[in-house]
Amino acid sequence: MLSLHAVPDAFTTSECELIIARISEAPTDEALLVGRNKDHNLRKAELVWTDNVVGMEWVMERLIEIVRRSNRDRFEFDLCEFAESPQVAIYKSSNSGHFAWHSDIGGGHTSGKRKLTLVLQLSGADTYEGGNLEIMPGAQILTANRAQGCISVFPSFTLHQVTPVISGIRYSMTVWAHGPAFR
Ligand SMILES: O=C(O)CCC(=O)C(=O)O
Ligand SMILES: [Fe+2]
Repeated sequence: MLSLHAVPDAFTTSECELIIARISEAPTDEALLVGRNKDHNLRKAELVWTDNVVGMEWVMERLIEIVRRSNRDRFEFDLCEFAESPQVAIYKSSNSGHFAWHSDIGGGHTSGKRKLTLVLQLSGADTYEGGNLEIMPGAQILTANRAQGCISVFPSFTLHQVTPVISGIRYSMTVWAHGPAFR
């Protein structure tokens, strides 16, 4: 079934820690998030677009290879580009960081072409509580593997949410693969 594809150990724990360290030096963009989405009931997180962070090219190369393999083995979608920068989200327990149920396919020119969503768990599973990525491909809710370095891949139209972080901080990286409309 086309639902949730897991790629364990896509990145090593030290690679994840390196990415977190780099991202932590970059300015976050909560203001823009607020501008784009004023509804804090929907999402509360800080964002860093990795295209704005130097030394992230190797991360993108790895992600592209994982999308290619996941799509070949599991989805066989018609994909043609990565039209948006990967983004790192920082969900903090201090403000109940979360992202309510949503689909990633938006109304915009680019977000409307999202076909596959990849989420990389950057934080160690034991470093935060709550903050589960849940996916609802049908009547049942699946919880994504929390292991550090694990990637979850699912069709961008699938409903998913991140439950509130109740202790610690959760870092995740999201990237979308784009293509022509489903038909
Ligand atoms: O942080 C996550 O696990 C998911 C993020 C997400 O759903 C998104 O960026 O659209
Ligand atoms: Fe999403």
